[in-house]
Amino acid sequence: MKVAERTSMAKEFELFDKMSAHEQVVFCNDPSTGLRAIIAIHNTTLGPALGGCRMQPYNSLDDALEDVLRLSKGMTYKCAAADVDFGGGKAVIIGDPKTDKSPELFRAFGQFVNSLGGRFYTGTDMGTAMDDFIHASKETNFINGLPVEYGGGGDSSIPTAAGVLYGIKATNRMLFGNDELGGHTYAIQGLGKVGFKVASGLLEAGADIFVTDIHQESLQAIEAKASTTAGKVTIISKEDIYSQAADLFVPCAFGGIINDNTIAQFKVKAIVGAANNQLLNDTHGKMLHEKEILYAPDYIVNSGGLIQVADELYGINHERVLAKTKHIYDALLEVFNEANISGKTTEESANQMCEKRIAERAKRNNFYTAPAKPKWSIRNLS
Ligand SMILES: NC(=O)C1=CN([C@@H]2O[C@H](COP(=O)(O)OP(=O)(O)OC[C@H]3O[C@@H](n4cnc5c(N)ncnc54)[C@H](O)[C@@H]3O)[C@@H](O)[C@H]2O)C=CC1
Ligand SMILES: O=C(O)CCC(=O)C(=O)O
Repeated sequence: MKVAERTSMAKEFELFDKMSAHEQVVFCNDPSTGLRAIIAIHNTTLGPALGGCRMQPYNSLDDALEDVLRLSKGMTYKCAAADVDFGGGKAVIIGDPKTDKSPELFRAFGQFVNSLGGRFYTGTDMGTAMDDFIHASKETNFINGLPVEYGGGGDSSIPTAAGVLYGIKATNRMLFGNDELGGHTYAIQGLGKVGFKVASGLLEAGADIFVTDIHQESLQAIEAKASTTAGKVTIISKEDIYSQAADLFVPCAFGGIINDNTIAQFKVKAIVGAANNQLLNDTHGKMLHEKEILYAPDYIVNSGGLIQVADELYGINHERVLAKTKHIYDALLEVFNEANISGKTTEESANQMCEKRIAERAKRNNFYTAPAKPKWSIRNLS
């Protein structure tokens, strides 16, 4: 009997079963700074793993591990969908971003990233900011999403929001036969770095939006923005956003928001948003399909940020980033059409497209050539 078969029967080894789809999971512990982090590398067939680092006061190690495993797997699919030569990875730091950050903690994190020797590149995500990674970048070159003055591409939420708006256009084409953003209604959850920019874009196009956020200042800011546009904004409580009658639900806060409870409440025709891992699990994709709610797979819609941070490693070019981000529109229409023809859910169709791309690329890795530099020199390989 093989080791994997023998140990998978024993409860003591169930941690390995949880991580069995992943190439490598690194637990980072630095008592001097209080750093407790997990780095997960899901798959490097397409290239070195790439994915942001989240900081959150997780309730348990299990919660943190589950989050980083799910998020890093999502990055493998996101990289394949965006056709960038990187694999899937992600990191989580266990801690409260308001009280537990320090320059030394991020330096310690940078040392762990460095120890992976280029198998993993990282930068900002929920709970972390570009400034945190300036500290990390003193210990490692494998950091992306740095401010422009530090040689980075700057705020990646700008292309992410642009990509979400392209995703909304593609969805409107499927629903209404045109790409117009205005003239429709949207229920938007979360007005953070991405959500605020998406909401502003919709207001500028003259749309009618319903918004919720737990921060009063963000709500005031979007009302001020609306007063300068042809659009209209209505504030909704965080509980009522799911049952708000609108054409589209636009989740831009956190994952797992498509679940048994919310599906029973939705009155929208489609869901298109920035949040990672929106479906709590695969059955929720099927439930949306049965309810005839069109779901735009999150990792296609929100890939604008990835496109920018990946591009940054070749020497940032914002025009190229925008051109690649526009492809989100075509990629989504391709997935919607494929799902229509095959009868699969949109998530299944998107996953299949990505898995095919990864399998095809794996064949290229079997073709031996002498080591060569990539066409564009990756910063820390030069
Ligand atoms: N920033 C980026 O470029 C990318 C972000 N994403 C995902 O998009 C989502 C949003 O990202 P960011 O805007 O960067 O994060 P953020 O932290 O700036 O914004 C999140 C917003 O959600 C609000 N929020 C939290 N709980 C809420 C609740 N219960 N009800 C309503 N609002 C609530 C927060 O107050 C905040 O304004 C996250 O899931 C992130 O993983 C995905 C790809 C790239
Ligand atoms: O957006 C980024 O900064 C990195 C990419 C990423 O982690 C993501 O798309 O979730």
